[in-house]
Amino acid sequence: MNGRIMIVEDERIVALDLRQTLESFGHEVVMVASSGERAVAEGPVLKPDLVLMDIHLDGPMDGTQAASILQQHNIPVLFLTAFAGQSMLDQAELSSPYGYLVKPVETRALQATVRMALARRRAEREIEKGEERLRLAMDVAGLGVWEWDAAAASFVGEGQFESIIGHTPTSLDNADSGFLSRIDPAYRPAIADALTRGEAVRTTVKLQTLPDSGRNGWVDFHARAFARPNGDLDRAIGVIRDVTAQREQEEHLRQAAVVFTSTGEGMAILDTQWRIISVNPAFVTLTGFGEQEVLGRTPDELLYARRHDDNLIAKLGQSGGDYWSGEVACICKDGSMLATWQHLCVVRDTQGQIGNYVLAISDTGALRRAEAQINHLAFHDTLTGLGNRNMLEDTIEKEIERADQNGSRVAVLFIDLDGFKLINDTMGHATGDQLLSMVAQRISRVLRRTDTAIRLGGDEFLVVVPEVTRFEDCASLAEKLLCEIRAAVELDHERFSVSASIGIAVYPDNAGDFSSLIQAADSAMYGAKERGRNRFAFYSSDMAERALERLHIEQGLLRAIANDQLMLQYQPVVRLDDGQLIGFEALIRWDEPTHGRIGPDRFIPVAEECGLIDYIGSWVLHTACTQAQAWIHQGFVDLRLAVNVSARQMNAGDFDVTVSDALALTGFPAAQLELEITESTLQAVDHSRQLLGRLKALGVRISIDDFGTGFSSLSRLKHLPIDRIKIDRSFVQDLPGDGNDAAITEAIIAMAGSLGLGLIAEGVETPAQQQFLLARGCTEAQGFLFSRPLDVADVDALIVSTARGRLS
Ligand SMILES: Nc1nc2c(ncn2[C@@H]2O[C@@H]3COP(=O)(O)O[C@H]4[C@@H](O)[C@H](n5cnc6c(=O)[nH]c(N)nc65)O[C@@H]4COP(=O)(O)O[C@H]3[C@H]2O)c(=O)[nH]1
Repeated sequence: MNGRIMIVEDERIVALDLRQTLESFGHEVVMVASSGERAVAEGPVLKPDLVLMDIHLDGPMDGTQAASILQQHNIPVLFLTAFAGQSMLDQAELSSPYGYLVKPVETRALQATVRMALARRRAEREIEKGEERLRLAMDVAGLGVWEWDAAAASFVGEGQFESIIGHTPTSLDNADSGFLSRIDPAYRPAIADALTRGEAVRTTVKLQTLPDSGRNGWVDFHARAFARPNGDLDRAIGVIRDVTAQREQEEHLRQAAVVFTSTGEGMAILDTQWRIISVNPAFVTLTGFGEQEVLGRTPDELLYARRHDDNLIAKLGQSGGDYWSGEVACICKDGSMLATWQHLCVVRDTQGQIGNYVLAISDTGALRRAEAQINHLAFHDTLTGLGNRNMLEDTIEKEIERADQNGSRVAVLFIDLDGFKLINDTMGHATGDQLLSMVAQRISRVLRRTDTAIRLGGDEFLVVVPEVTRFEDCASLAEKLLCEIRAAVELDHERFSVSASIGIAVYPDNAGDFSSLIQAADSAMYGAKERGRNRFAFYSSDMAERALERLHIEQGLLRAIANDQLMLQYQPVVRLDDGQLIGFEALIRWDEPTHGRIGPDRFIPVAEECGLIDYIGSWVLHTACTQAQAWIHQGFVDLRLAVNVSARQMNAGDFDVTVSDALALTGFPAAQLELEITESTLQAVDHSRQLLGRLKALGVRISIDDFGTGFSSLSRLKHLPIDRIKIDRSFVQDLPGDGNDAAITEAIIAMAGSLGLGLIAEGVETPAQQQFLLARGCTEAQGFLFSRPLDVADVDALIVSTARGRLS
């Protein structure tokens, strides 16, 4: 076989001769180079099959050096030399030459040697090509090949080995740089055992995470170890392939499979013809269809109410994409309806062709029910189940609209329970709630289907009555409601009777819109309360005026405080038998610049409602104590001072602190201060017993004002630290003529005696009243008979003139 040959020879004659000889053998001489430098420059470009290289060349690079470089390019070299010593031979050997010819070369020897060299070159080429094929195949397959030579203690990794493992190990073992150390410890023993036994290993292993790069992953691991005859390990060889991506995909598939089987959402996988090819257990549970019953059928045939717009294909088509979701009513196997939310999506293959459809169905029945419940809660009162404020507005707006259209009327009945707070405070909130529920039931019992009952909050209820034609109908409904509510009820083993006050307002007669209609009914309800409770009242314009007046008073009170318009009068308290002055009751007044003097009955309830009473109450205490202390200094040493206290003041929590501050700041003796607390206050204040205890601890006295008008039980009074009771003016005023009042007054006096309480009568206007009380054992009184409430200057004069003498 002929070859392409390069000649490297610095003697031109020899080079020419060689060329001619080689060409005569049919070889192609691709180049004649006269120096080593030229040879190494052109050799890699021309890629000759063989280089005939003279060892002794002109120039810095001799033939052995040039041969070493050419060898790195896989270009075989045949040395030609006239003479070479041992050291030159040693040097020449390093470049693994194909042969060595001594000049002058004999033609036949040259031909034979060149032929042999070319044959060897061809054989080597085949091997190189094979190796390259293998390398390419390994690259394509992502394989890494490794070999451990035990005798040479060398580890070789080829192909993708290093990129898979991250480095090339120096040994096979578990040592830090050993190959097995890169494998997760859980997998190592099995591999080591199999290799030791000489068995083939075919497994997938997890790699250890590399600390510096964080690289880990999974590899297919195929290997086998070979032993020497004496049983020692000779070498091990193996192949690895990175399967991390497949492994992760498998992991995802496994997870997806778990989701598919365990999710509460029903799922069906459909083929391109929309036929079901697989369903999950939730699908079976939700629809009642078994898997075998549904396979091969379409969801449209099975599940839907066969309405055109339930058709899945149509829905997906309308979505204009690969995804649709929406609400669909399904029919289960047993014929029951199932409210569902469905997701339908297209699964495409890598070419973008539709492979499957996935249909996911979730039961929205619970959601629907929750939604209905939320709606119910939004429009209903949770305690009573009646409508709430939202429903009120909604209903009235609708009814007003209807009334406008057909010229009818809408009535609103505003119901407020009388004395509910008292029951709530004394019996506890749970009992109060029970009472409210019961009242709600009773209200509902009386109403027509078209009426609406609302609880506004607290003890306030409202009834909306549409299509009212006669006012009398509203009156009789109110009467029925009053009667129904008033019926005795047993709660916590006690019988109660709670009355109500009802205000009635009518659209469009009394108001032109929703809020003024409610306001009008509210004012009417106040009117009913003012007239003595347990009754109803129609709205009238003077009620609105009174409501307006309340508002004016509230605003005016703020000014009164700022401009010092509040002042105190003092009504003398006397001994009944001889008219001896004992002390005074402080009574507040408001000197309003334009309307004149305003009495406490008009503004104290407003001050209580709007919270100003706390400020006003403590102002009264300070002012009265300061004034009374001045009278003590004037000589009225044992004067008694009575100050009124309202329920709200006592509810503030730190009322005893307010009192002790007033005493400390004014120096007024605690034992001479008497706090007048009304009977109903005592019952409305949650912690009255503890508070009274703390007040008593300060040394002050407590008297019960308006006694006989409230609901006090004697046993309760007995356990409270009370010093005195005050017979209410309403019992005194008709004495001695009214037998009833006389009996009550006698009973109160007897009771005070038996409980060891002090006693005082108020509102004594006539000597007959004085005599009656005196005869029954009441020793103290106040009233116009002795003196009206006086200004400070008048009291000053009185103290001087009477020198603590008689007033009557
Ligand atoms: N017809 C008649 N009336 C008599 C007679 N003697 C006294 N009065 C009036 O009866 C009321 C007695 O006070 P009250 O029962 O504590 O009733 C008081 C008290 O509950 C409350 N009040 C007065 N001052 C204060 C105060 O500083 N704080 C608080 N919280 N309430 C006060 O206002 C209520 C009304 O006070 P006033 O209008 O001053 O009315 C006073 C007094 O002027 C009489 O012989 N005949």
